[in-house]
Amino acid sequence: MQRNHLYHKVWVYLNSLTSVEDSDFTNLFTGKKPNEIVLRLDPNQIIEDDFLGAKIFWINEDNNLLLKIRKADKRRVLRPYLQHIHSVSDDLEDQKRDLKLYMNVVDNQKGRWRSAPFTHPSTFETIAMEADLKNKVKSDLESFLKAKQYYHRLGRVWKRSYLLYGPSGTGKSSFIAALANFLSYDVYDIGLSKVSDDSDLKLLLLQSTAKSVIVIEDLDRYLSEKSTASSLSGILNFMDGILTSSCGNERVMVFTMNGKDHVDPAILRPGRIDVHIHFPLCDFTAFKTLANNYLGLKDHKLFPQVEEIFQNGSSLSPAEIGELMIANRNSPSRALKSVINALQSEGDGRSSKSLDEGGETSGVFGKEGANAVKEFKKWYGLLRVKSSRKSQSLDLSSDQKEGG
Ligand SMILES: Nc1ncnc2c1ncn2[C@@H]1O[C@H](COP(=O)(O)OP(=O)(O)OP(=O)(O)O)[C@@H](O)[C@H]1O
Ligand SMILES: [Mg+2]
Repeated sequence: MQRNHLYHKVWVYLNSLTSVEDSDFTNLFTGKKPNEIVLRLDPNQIIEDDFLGAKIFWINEDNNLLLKIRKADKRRVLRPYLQHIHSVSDDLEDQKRDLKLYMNVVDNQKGRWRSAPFTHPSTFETIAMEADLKNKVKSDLESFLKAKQYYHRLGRVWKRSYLLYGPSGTGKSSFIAALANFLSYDVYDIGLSKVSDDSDLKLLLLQSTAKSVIVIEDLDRYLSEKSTASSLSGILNFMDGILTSSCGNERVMVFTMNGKDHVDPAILRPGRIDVHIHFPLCDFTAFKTLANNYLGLKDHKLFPQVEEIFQNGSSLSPAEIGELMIANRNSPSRALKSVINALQSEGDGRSSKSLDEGGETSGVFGKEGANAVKEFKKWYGLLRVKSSRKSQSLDLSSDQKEGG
């Protein structure tokens, strides 16, 4: 009287095969996602599959699934084939499940985390980001997902960590949501102010599940505060993930900062942070993505004018430009004019590009323009600029060499 789990897995697996579409007849259903239509195996449909060079047939006889393999192949492929179905259907189920957003709470009667459904609509398509960089990020994530065996052999914790840095409103948080949606991972958002001490931080990691994105926002701000509950070494241990009980647990860690120049280099050491991604203020390319997303505009007669203004530097974030577009969404021309006005008035005296005091650190500020200059001046008096050691980790920011 029990449900046959293998049957369910085979069913999920078969319905995912492209050969389902080869049937002359099929059943169509709406899926869970909006506008999703799914094909379902038709009764008496024969499905062909290929595995390790063997031809395999499945016949759906009134919902009994009949498997046919040639005798000569059976010994060799049957077990690995079933194993293959097992893991493919597990992956498919993972992708389907509803994502959750976890936040840590002070009251820890029922564990350290509280969850809510994670429904943030952000995707890599909606993020305004240089196309090349976006593709690099995607393929980096894909290769991470495939690297399970590799990490196992090395005895390393299977994780990948990203540092997102850039001024406010440049899409860092939206990027995290896009990342989670891309991977179909849950999000654990760690509020460091609610962490009582280093061991509490360990506990948070232990109580998180695999296939999750673990997020610490504004790490630089937190580290610069003197009176904080968790120490630098606590955070470093956390980043290394040495406490994850099982190495098979894939995790992605994301840290955000406004700027990384005043952060202890130990934090940024390769292996702790694998990928650095710079989020610049809005440029013309990002503007076009936003115009397309928010206003449905692929082109407009005012675009050349906007482009020209951007060439003189911009000091508006994508968030600020996005807001102007949303406010004027009923009239694209008005929206563009308000963007032009804002860029022109913000540009006055703010787009200073020279930054002599910056020395070796100035490269980072190149594109960030005035905000960053302000930011830099704020910090300059307070902190000694540490000589930034050459970082060997992957730096995906496209503009490291500019500026100065
Ligand atoms: N690069 C971008 N592409 C698309 N939308 C963006 C981008 N940057 C900002 N936005 C829009 O602006 C809003 C604010 O962005 P977001 O919260 O991601 O910025 P942030 O970098 O996390 O800022 P903060 O440092 O203040 O937390 C979002 O609603 C998002 O839609
Ligand atoms: Mg944010």
